[in-house]
Amino acid sequence: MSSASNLSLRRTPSRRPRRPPAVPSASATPTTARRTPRPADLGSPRRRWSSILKVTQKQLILGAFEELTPSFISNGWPHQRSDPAGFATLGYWQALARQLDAAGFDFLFFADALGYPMHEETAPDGSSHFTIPEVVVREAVQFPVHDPLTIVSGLAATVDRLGFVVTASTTAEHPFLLARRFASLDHLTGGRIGWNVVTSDMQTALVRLLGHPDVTPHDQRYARADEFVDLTLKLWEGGWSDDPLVVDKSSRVFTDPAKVHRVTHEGRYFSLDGLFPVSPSVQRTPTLFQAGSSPSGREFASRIAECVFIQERDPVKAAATVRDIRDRVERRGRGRDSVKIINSISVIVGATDAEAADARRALTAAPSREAMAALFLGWSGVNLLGLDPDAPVDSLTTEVGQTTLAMYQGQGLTVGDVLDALAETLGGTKITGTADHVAEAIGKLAADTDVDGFLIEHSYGGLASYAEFIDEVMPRLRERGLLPAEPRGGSLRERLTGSPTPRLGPEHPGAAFRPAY
Ligand SMILES: Cc1cc2nc3c(=O)[nH]c(=O)nc-3n(C[C@H](O)[C@H](O)[C@H](O)COP(=O)(O)O)c2cc1C
Repeated sequence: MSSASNLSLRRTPSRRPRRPPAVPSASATPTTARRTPRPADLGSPRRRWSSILKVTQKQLILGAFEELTPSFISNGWPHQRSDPAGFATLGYWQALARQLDAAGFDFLFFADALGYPMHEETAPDGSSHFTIPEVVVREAVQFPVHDPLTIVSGLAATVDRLGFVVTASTTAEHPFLLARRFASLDHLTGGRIGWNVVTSDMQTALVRLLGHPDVTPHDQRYARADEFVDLTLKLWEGGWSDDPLVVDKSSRVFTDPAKVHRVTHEGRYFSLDGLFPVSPSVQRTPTLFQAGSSPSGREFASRIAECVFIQERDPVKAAATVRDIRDRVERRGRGRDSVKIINSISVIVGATDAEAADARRALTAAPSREAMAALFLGWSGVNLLGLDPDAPVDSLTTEVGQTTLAMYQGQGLTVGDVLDALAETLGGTKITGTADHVAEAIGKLAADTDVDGFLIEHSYGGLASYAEFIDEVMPRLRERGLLPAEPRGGSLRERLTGSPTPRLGPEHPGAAFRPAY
């Protein structure tokens, strides 16, 4: 690694990971990943029992799963309680951020769709072309959808604890530009930003919108993702030494040139040669999330992810996925539990189980069959409406979202069966019932699957859709020791991974790119 003063080439990354000095965290709230019970907690027998549990079981990570679109996952905006109007306004998201922050959520996650569902149609003359199903525009199937990164600093200014995780695609973006934006946001959020690394669904639209010659094959997208993330890590971790800013007016030295290092990269997909222009931020590398559970996706995650999102509605399959990801992480020489796995769940709470079941039925009835088919098309690349309803789903393959398709395979289902079930099944585990039932089910799911936390899926949308979970379920989770008594603070990395500093741990491949001096 060379400094900006001589700009000579850096040949090999340093293999000497160094522990960085602790950087003051953005929030005044100390990290409370594992709290010791206070004497005042040990009052009633119920309290005492939950205090004992606190010591022995995981305290769950909690995120909210949203997108800058009127309706998402459930396509439930026609639901009578939904509030889809505010999605384009800063005020709506600020109110949601305040609600989640006060409730003790760890982060607000914004998914992103760069494209939209498209399918191939054959014209009478035999030629084929790609079409956007009209229902996508008419019924708001992740359309309109706005850029999530634009909103983060506006939210960070509203709440000083909540973290923000944003999806960005390694298939569509460029590493240098992405690294610059996330590093800038790490500054503006005081170390509360995370990047959900995806290779993206909706691949056909990406081709149309970005001028790619063709859909990049699935596994090649992950090869590009590997190189993409390595290059961003070089920039974040290797671009600057610690304490580079001098800011001395009398000597006119703002930055010590010896502490800014030229980064070079010559790879299969990207080349780069120059300085990284963003000064070191609290975390440097944003907390790295990954989503996409195909075999290549898991292999990719095992190398670079600190947190992994899964979306599995069957607890047995979820447990197998978690085990498999941890096995892969261990084979990489990383701690088996060092990667935090977060499952996506859809929660409906009612005063009685029957009331909750009615609410679930209303949510399932909200979208049209056509809209759900379009949502599935976007996520998986498979146009179910264009197939024989009696065709077996097991015979289908896709170059787009393999995880979504695989959720319906191996069960002897036909295309028609899947279409009938989409509104009820698309997304993660469904939990429906009274607050007691939901809290118990969440605890059992965590124990049975060994996940580290949950993403609460967007349901019908609007602030009211989180109210029962926050008011009724979260206190019960706290009583059971499943949530910390006080919300976690500190940088996003410290609070989610238990890291002693906001910086990447020495066992992460990114640490190898740090300057040797
Ligand atoms: C919780 C969760 C969130 C996701 N968010 C996004 C997203 O915002 N944008 C996107 O294109 N794909 C998203 N995905 C989908 C995967 O990243 C997608 O399946 C992947 O890009 C294709 O890889 P796969 O074949 O390994 O599944 C998400 C998946 C999960 C489980």
